Amino acid sequence: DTGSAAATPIDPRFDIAYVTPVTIGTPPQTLQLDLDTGSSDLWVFSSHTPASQVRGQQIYSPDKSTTSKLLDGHTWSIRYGDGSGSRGNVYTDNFAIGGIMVETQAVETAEEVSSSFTTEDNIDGLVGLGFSTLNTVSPEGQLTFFDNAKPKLDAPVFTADLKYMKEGTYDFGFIDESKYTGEITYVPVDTDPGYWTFTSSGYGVGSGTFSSSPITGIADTGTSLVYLPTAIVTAYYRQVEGATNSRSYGGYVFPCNSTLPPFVFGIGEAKFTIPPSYMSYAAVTDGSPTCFGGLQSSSGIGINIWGDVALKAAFVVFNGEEPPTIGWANK
Ligand SMILES: O=C(NNC1=NCCC1)c1ccc(Br)cc1
Repeated sequence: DTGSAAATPIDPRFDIAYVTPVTIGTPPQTLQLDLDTGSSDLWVFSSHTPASQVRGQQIYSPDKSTTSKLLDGHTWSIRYGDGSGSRGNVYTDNFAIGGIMVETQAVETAEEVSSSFTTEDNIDGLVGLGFSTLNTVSPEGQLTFFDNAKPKLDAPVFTADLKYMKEGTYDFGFIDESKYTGEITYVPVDTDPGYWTFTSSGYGVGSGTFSSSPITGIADTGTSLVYLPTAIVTAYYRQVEGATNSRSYGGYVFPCNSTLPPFVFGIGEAKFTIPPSYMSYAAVTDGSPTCFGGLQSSSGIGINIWGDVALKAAFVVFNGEEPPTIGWANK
């Protein structure tokens, strides 16, 4: 099998996250989910989610599906890197993305979601595409959609073609050569503890010299920004007039009319350029002259994160062969 599905930015003003239509159950219930390579739980707003915590999201009702089965005695609870979280119980049901159907996918129904999920009314849940070792279901961990679908796929891969303020695509089971230019550069992945962890070969700011130094981090479609070591981040914002690391805004901000340099990162011998437009992420509040940077420091996280701001500058192959690798191509 092969399949494709849209990755649509949830906000027309800035790419805070991307959602993809999925179908669950019989008859099919369609929800818009955030495909997240930085986690490995598939959870949805559901008929079990308190009405006070649901604000316009589509919900999955297992009782309305003739193919749903309660996974008796199983629960889940997850906390994301941005402090958001959710918890609940577990069903298995038919689940499809882009025509790729998995008959007994573990679908985690939310009994509680944190406030940031309630307020994000365009996200009906998440599809974890990290490694199944990260799955939080207890007492038996469950497999991700990708692990369940892999044996059916023509090739054990999925690709991300995320775009700046535009609809992109996730493809499953094949590599669409029309989506990239030049060659795909593959690098090793460390699957411990369960993220798509790889090592970039270095960075450059604007037209400045390229610094060849290993930067190990995770490819995370569920995180909006890029989080790198402080030394790299200060080198970047030194080139931005009026930039400052704001305690009140929680990161580097600058005047929205500042001229930003591009940010270059290396994958093996290949170079990828994040254009200035991606590096100016958003006004700190609607209409403010102060903008929040797409590149922030990872010093508070303990791991570097190549989030959407970097991923949308490339065509990325998540290769699930043994051993897994990750491929990057320009587009
Ligand atoms: O939570 C993480 N990625 N996904 C999502 N963020 C927000 C909702 C979904 C995440 C994963 C690893 C590290 Br290190 C930091 C953050």
